[in-house]
Amino acid sequence: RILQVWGSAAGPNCIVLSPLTIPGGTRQSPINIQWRDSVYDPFLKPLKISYDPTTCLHIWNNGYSFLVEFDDSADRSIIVGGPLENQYRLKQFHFHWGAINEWGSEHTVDSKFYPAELHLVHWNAVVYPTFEEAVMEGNGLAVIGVFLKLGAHHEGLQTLVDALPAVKHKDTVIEFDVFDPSCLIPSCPDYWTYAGSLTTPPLTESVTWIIKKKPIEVDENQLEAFRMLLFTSDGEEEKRMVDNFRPLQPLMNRTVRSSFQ
Ligand SMILES: NS(=O)(=O)c1ccc(NC(=O)CN2C(=O)C=CC2=O)cc1
Ligand SMILES: [Zn+2]
Repeated sequence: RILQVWGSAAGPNCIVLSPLTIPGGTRQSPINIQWRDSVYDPFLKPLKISYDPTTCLHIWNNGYSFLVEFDDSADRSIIVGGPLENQYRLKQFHFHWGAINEWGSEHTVDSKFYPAELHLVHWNAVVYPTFEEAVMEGNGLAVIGVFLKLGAHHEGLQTLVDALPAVKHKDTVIEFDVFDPSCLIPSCPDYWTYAGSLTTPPLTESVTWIIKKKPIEVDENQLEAFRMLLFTSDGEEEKRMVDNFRPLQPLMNRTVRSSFQ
């Protein structure tokens, strides 16, 4: 519901300083990435991604988005390098999208929205004992953001799309036991990175964002499949799950670094 308010408030032409920015927040997400203001950092390493597809557990409609959750009880699906000082474990991935193709992403590039955005959520299990503790710490989380643009059919995404009707309603879950999310990440190594926050409650300022420069292409039917999900539980008046993105937040005293010139 909260996200619906955000989403409806955050039309394409209005930057809403959401009252839901945590008071005193200095590193809130999402933000607009102004390409020409980003600073090339030659010391940024390539991001190393190694996921074990058998760590995939299930797909869950949590009433905000649909999440694909992973077994993070060991270092089997991890990322390391890039701007990160430790390796981080994959916990879940999810998406944000619009009611129409004109908007839907959380981050924008030069004020351009994409129709959807993928977030792969990782936590610093080297330093923190649990995900819940990492969520509260400045270097606790690392989220890879990948933009989705309208284009060719995405084979890898389709296996996920085929399972969505089974999680149409809030609080429904379906077993999903083999999936390699690296098929959703562009091979181009270029990314932007900045210090930010979760974009849904608890909005904690614990995320190192790694936003891939290149989008992946998905087709109209695949975006429409996202839009047939519901915010509402079975038996409630149906509310389509669309516009589940947070309004842009002020950059404040932050620099966005790029891994490319
Ligand atoms: N949109 S985002 O910034 O990537 C964003 C990322 C993550 C969360 N929250 C969580 O992961 C909460 N959570 C737990 O604590 C355990 C499973 C789970 O989903 C909220 C927002
Ligand atoms: Zn997200």
